[in-house]
Amino acid sequence: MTSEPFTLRWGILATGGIAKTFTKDLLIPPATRNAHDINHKLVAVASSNSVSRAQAFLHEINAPSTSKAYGSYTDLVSDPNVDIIYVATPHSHHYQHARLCLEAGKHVLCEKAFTVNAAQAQTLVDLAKDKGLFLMEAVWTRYFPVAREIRERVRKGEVGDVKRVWADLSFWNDVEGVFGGDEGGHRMVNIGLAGGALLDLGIYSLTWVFQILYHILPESQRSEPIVSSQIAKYAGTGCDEMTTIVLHFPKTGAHGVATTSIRVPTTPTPVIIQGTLGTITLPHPIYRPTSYKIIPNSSFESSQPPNSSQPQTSLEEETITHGVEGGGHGMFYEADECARCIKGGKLQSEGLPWEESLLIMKVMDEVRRQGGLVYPEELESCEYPLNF
Ligand SMILES: NC(=O)C1=CN([C@@H]2O[C@H](COP(=O)(O)OP(=O)(O)OC[C@H]3O[C@@H](n4cnc5c(N)ncnc54)[C@H](OP(=O)(O)O)[C@@H]3O)[C@@H](O)[C@H]2O)C=CC1
Ligand SMILES: O=C1OC[C@@H](O)[C@H](O)[C@H]1O
Repeated sequence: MTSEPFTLRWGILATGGIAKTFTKDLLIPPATRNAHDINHKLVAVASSNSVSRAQAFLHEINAPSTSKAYGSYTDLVSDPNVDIIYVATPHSHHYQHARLCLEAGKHVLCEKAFTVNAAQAQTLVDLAKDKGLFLMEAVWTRYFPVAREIRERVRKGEVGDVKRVWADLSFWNDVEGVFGGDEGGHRMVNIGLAGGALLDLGIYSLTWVFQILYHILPESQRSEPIVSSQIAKYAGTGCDEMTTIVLHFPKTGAHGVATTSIRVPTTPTPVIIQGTLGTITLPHPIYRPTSYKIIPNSSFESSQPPNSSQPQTSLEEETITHGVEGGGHGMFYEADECARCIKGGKLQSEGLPWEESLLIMKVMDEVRRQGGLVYPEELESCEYPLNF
């Protein structure tokens, strides 16, 4: 006997670029990606101050006629037909907006970076726990079939012990032209919106390092990394335009190198996972992974003399591709995860547990401390509510 799929009823908080991409994906029937246990319903979208912007949003994505448009976030969180809210405002506002939703008794999927700092993230987690609500940082990358498969293969030891992970996400931009120059209008370099490469892009580099050097390890092997980092600031606004982080994981001795920039392009091989038996590489874009390559280490030059003994492996070089199913962007994978967790009564996702989001936020706090990057006081505050 097959049971009816569980339907999760969504509210969308914000009408910007990623809100549109995510909501379009939400409207793609889950069966097109072979998901038959869950369904998504778009109940409503809210703009912060303009009902017509919310209406235009619904029109543009061809939403069902039953979807409502609200001209305030407070109206959205008061809708009794909404189960979960996707928070898609700039980083600066995640804490205030996610908290608004949790206080109103809604489950939350909150865009990355989770919050501006770890203290804010901890406050949200404590609140979700107290209220018995689901809360997840929307690091969609982790829910792609390619990411799941790499984690599984590394966990099984196919590439041996992983000693080092390199990960880069950068964009080559005419920063002044694209992002608004000294005025720093675009959220990417706007200090008032907690802009900068680290929170926007570096989170993905850290995601790859953490998935492999932390997430998949048994708990006894996991350790908080020691952080060494450098930040180069964008002269126009003081946000970071390039950040380089070296992480040392004391229990395993493994190293992660996470880099990000908005001045130079992503490195040609942006993720390299180096095990004692094999190497895994991913192409750009690492936030939306659809293929990877696995290479036995015997393919690389060794410093050992010929005929000396090398670790034995049956690995063969292969390139694996898992395109995004159903014609979407791939944001539906994280939405499906939310539905499955809520259906199963879970408050957090195993793909990105609270504890790991908090640790990554803590690492980013330390990187900002080392580089002297401080956001305006109201953005760093845990006070609620604050209007800015
Ligand atoms: N997962 C991914 O691939 C991506 C994730 N992101 C993340 O999503 C978030 C939003 O990014 P993106 O959609 O590109 O940003 P946009 O600037 O396109 O949209 C942000 C939206 O937030 C709302 N908003 C509320 N308060 C403010 C404010 N004070 N200033 C500006 N906007 C405000 C606005 O909608 P309104 O007021 O109408 O509600 C606005 O349209 C960021 O945290 C970013 O890191 C971004 C791109 C890709
Ligand atoms: O999350 C993101 O991923 C894709 C990038 O283009 C975008 O700037 C960033 O916010």
